[in-house]
Amino acid sequence: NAASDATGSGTGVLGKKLTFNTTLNNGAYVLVDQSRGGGVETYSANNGSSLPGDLVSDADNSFTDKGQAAAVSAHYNIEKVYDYYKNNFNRNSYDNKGATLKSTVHYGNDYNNAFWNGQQMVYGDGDGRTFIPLSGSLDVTGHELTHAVTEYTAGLQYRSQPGALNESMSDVFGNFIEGNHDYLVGEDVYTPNTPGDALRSMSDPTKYGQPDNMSDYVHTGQDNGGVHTNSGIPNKAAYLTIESVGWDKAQKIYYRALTTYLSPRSQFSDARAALLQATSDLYGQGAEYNAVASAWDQVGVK
Ligand SMILES: O=C(NO)[C@]12CC[C@H](CC1)C2
Ligand SMILES: [Ca+2]
Ligand SMILES: [Zn+2]
Repeated sequence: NAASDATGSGTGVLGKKLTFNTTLNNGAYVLVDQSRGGGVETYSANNGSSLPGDLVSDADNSFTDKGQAAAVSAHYNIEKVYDYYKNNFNRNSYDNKGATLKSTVHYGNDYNNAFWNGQQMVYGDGDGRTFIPLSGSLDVTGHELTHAVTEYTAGLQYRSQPGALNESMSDVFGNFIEGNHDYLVGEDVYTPNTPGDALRSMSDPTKYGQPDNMSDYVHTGQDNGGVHTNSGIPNKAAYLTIESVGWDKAQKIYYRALTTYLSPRSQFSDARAALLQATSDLYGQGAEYNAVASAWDQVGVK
């Protein structure tokens, strides 16, 4: 990887001063970090919807304009997400072959969402009430990039139980990447006028309207068969597992299950089996194994 020319700095969505790698290109500094895999590149759609839009640039490598904050956060956070997968699992980007990590911010108008479109990450600005610019959250950026990791590994289909597992894996790794053990999703960018709330809770999914037991699985045609609702069930199992076996072992168990045992049509019961197999591979069939079995028993999945 070519070393990036420069170290830029700027102000992120949450007002923090951040530093990150940039590249001097034709007399301006662009948000291109050439030091990580095939590069981290951050673009702006300028509130339109054509992708990827324009590389975000600055004349003096100091990205302090308000309009640059979403890009600063996306660039900085994706560097961290790249480092998480490389440092913990020696995974070189989502394809493990150094794919370039492209993000576009300022997508659409008042867009209260973010997504992986199969080629890149895309972040809305939010409407300022439900969300502020979504790239400001490390667990959200980790969530989005994990959709790409899942696509290149388990390939969990984005509907019904496989889709809820897909969503859960993104919440689980978003949580691991953020590392603050809050088990909350999106709290940093959700409802700026309501402190302490979140989009989802993994420790208590019911707090935000998700089921935490198979007995309450929601059968619906909405949202690809309720993938953002029924993810509460595997999320609760993950919370129970992490609390029992500890953060580090849980990360290894989840990564091995995602990349080795899960497949496109895996159901919740297959996820239980995959996690048990991964645990057995790594730690045998003792306390950790029993903890995983108990977690899935508690959410009603055999
Ligand atoms: O769950 C999600 N996508 O599948 C969300 C929705 C709002 C946050 C950004 C993207 C999480
Ligand atoms: Ca969080
Ligand atoms: Zn998602």
